[in-house]
Amino acid sequence: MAPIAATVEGFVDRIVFRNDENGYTIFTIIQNETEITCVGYITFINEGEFIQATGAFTEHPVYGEQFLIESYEIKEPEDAYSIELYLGSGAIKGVGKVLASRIVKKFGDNTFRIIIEEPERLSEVKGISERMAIDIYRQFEEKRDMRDAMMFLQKYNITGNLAVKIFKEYGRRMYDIIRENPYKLAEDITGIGFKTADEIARRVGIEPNSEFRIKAGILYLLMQANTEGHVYLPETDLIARAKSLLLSDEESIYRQITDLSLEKKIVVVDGKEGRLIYSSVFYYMELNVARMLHDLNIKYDYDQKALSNRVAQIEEQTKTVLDGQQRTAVFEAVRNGLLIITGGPGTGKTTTINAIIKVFEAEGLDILLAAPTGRAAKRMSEATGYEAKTIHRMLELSKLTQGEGSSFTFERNEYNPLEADVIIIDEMSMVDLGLMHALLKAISVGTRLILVGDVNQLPSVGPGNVLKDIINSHCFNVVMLTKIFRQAEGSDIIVNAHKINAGEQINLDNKSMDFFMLKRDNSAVITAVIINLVKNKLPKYVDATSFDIQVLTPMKKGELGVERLNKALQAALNPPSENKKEKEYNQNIFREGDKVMQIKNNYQLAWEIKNNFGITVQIGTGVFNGDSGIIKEINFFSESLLVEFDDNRLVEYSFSQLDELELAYAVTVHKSQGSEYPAIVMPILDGPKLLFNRNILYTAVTRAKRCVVIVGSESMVKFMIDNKNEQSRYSRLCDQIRDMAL
Ligand SMILES: Nc1ncnc2c1ncn2[C@@H]1O[C@H](COP(=O)(O)OP(=O)(O)OP(=O)(O)O)[C@@H](O)[C@H]1O
Repeated sequence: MAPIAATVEGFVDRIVFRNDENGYTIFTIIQNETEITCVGYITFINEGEFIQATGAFTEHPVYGEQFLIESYEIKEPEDAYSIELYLGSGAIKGVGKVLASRIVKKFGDNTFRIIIEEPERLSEVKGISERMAIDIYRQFEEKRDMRDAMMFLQKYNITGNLAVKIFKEYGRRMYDIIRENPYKLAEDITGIGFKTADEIARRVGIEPNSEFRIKAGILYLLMQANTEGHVYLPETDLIARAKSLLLSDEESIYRQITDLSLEKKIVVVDGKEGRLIYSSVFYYMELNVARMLHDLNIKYDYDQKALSNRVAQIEEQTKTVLDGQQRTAVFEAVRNGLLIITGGPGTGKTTTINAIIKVFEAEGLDILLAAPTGRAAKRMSEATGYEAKTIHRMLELSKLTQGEGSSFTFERNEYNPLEADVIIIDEMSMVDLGLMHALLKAISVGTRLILVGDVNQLPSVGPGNVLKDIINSHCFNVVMLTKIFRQAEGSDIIVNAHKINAGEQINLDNKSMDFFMLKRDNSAVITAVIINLVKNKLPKYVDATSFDIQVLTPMKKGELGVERLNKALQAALNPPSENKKEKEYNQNIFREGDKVMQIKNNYQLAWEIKNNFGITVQIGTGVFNGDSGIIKEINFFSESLLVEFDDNRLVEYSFSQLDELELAYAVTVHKSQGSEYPAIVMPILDGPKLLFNRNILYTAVTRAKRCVVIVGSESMVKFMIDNKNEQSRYSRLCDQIRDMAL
């Protein structure tokens, strides 16, 4: 039977549950002395307030009868009883139940009028000082303002945390800002982008050709370019994008570019191929990275003989004789303030790092090791036997201050630099411009910095081409390790990786023990083969679970893109079951037991590690792009989903945060950077030529430790090896470094 529309009204007696992200609230009201449980999305509500709501009664299988709210109106409490309930609910800090009852006893039905009009009189109540009286008034006003703000913002479809953020940022100025220049929200508030602001502007009636709109659009496009990996945009490109986004004429766009540059929000520079436009932040980041790299690059005196002896001792100890290039790297590390070591898989980067650590350790120097991701840091720790942290953690990512959205700061910076003599960073290809800037700021001149990575891996997810640009500038010492040492008997992964990188074709005759090509020419068949490999064949072959085996694909869309493959693999590896709860979100199903991945850096997200008794033993914040885990539990009551990441870190996602998670049975090659898997399976059939290039294939193959299986077209694999076209990135770090050397 369909639920029947009804109306209820009464005082809010108890808030049972509230999700501040989206306003979803479960609470009880008292109507004619009966308790009614109400459920709905309410912008702002406190115990003691009076609500009138329309909706329908439904029967919840566990919680019984509930009133589902469709629309509502809240009134401030008016009579003495509800005022007391409200004041004593904890809504006003410092006022508990006892004090609330004393206040109401004294002022009765007039209580609210007194608080608003003569707050100093509150101090007539025992236990309330004048200061406290004013504080109560202030809190009371703030709550009222907040509610008005929430109601106002709801008209523009802005609710929950975002609305609170806006109110906290602007206070009562909010109304003017929204009416006059809602685009300011996109500048100041994380979580509001140009599109949302533009929609508000449309509703407020702001002209499509207004200067605010065009300026905001330009800044938005520059930010958008950053998310594509670019540090700046050529003016011609920016204008083309602006015309299509804003539907404005070229002249108006030019005018606003000039204006923005006068306001110092963007920087316009003359490049070889015309004018280049940066958002100011990125211009100075790039410039400062170049400057700081030069500053660090000082020379040190050293005793060649003593160092040779030391290296000989280390070789003796480790039973490894360094080859010429590795040896050079150790000597250069001692001689220079800045050194870059690059090489493909198995060329002895780790071996060299270990020797460098031993040399400096013998000198009694303090050494810090770090890598851009948790996984890479863990691997670095295991390979060196010394603690390696993520760069974020080494720089002491600090907690957010309230109201700053998802912005964050590092405790370690130019005012509080890292205390170390030597800092070694591994997996440098994954470090983007922003992180490099933060890192360099925290390193004082006199500390040696050693950057290690494989320059042929895909560039960082974030903007810039840092490692490649530094190397290409030819301004600093770079040691290239080219000799391959790890060439285990019968293993072709590393040999093939080097061949691919050099543009040489590889043997796909399946005589290998760990590199296979299964020729298929139809995407449905390829999908079926992949499922069979992941589910049945490979786990035994590489001694791992199906979940450890990673399907990598170049694309998100298409029949062999991440989205489709994930659905197929989910159905095969973690099918629906009565025992598994599932939650639909954006046309995807998240099911208990699913393999998932965090798809953006979230420095705020809290994690905890529990011991076997369920007691929390460690807590922290920060879950990063590319971290993958398993859904442990879905909880519909608290509207949340619990994911267990590597190292047993447990993270709770509210349903409204699910846009940060994706299924991860299959992931793009880009997202797999910095991770290693026992085996990878890669469909290669057809798709955008730009994505089928050497760099992608090389990165994919180097993710595998024990086995690579390619399923699809041999000619496409050949095409990839020949195709050197990469998606180019607009970055001028290389030029900036060179300019500074002049
Ligand atoms: N000079 C050397 N003599 C003998 N063996 C070496 C030498 N250098 C490295 N190796 C061996 O080669 C293998 C690969 O070395 P290492 O792990 O240092 O390379 P890597 O560049 O860090 O590799 P990857 O990037 O794949 O992790 C190791 O087994 C290591 O012991």
